[in-house]
Amino acid sequence: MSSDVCCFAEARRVAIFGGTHGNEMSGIMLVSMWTKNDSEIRRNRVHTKPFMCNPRAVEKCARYIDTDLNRAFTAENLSTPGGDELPYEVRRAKEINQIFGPKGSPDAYDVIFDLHNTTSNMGSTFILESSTDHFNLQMVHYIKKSMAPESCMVLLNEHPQLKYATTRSVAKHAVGLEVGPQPQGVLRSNIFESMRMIVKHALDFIEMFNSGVEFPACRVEVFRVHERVDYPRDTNGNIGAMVHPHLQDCDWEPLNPGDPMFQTFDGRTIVYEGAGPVYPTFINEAAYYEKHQAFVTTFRETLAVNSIRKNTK
Ligand SMILES: CC(=O)N[C@@H](CC(=O)O)C(=O)O
Ligand SMILES: [Zn+2]
Repeated sequence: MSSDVCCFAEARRVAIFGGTHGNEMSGIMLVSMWTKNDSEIRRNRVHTKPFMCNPRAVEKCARYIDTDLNRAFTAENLSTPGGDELPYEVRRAKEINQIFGPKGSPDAYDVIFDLHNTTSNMGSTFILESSTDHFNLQMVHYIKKSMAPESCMVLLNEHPQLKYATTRSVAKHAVGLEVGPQPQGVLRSNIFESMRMIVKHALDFIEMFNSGVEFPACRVEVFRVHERVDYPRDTNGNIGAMVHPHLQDCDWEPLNPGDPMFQTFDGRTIVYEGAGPVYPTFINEAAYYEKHQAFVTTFRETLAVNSIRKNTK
């Protein structure tokens, strides 16, 4: 029985990032729209800045120019002096860290929402990087309640090897928002509107928090990143099978030992051989072929979330 109350400073400085990947169109359109007219994202007690993270990749409608921006925010990259000889995204990471960070410092932005699209059938998903950030977990709880009966999942990536240095990680509270399915370079109105509505609820939550509302303890269901599963490959690295039709589009549904996982080009089935059920997601994400990932497995768990309110002094 924990009745801890977590106190946080008001979240005054909030950024909405789009175009971290230049071919994920919903966030790109929302950010360019809100840059021209911010009436929809304005709140009395929050200063919200829309920002296009990788404008050169957006122009080319490519994920990135030289290297994946959403892997570039390592301590090493952010501290190297270097200039023009660096990959474009490393230079851009340093700029973004100057504007919205520095990462890990008191000067960093309070909250960054980073808007992504996936080709997988994940629906609307928050990607969180910490199970102890009670501010983020309360925000997610509020948004899930506000959206019901529509659902929104939470992917928790705290995995020591599978965690990566994201653009949003410069903020005190990093929030990834992944909405799919949407092909790369394509806008789908339903996906665009889901993303837009989630951002609206998120800003409403921050406004309420800043105005002094206390949010009581609650529980949030999350899916914790467990393992990356690659496609079967030959010695040249070419894939030897496709995601099996029984697994395709079944993000968040249990995958049990013995269940079909891949289908070879000559029609053989490759089954899952893990020890027990897992929940796969990011199934057949286009951007992950190069990362050698057909899907990621997760375990479902429920987190106890402390009540939160703002610091009174
Ligand atoms: C499809 C895609 O780009 N997904 C994001 C997930 C995230 O933002 O953590 C990425 O791999 O960077
Ligand atoms: Zn992305």
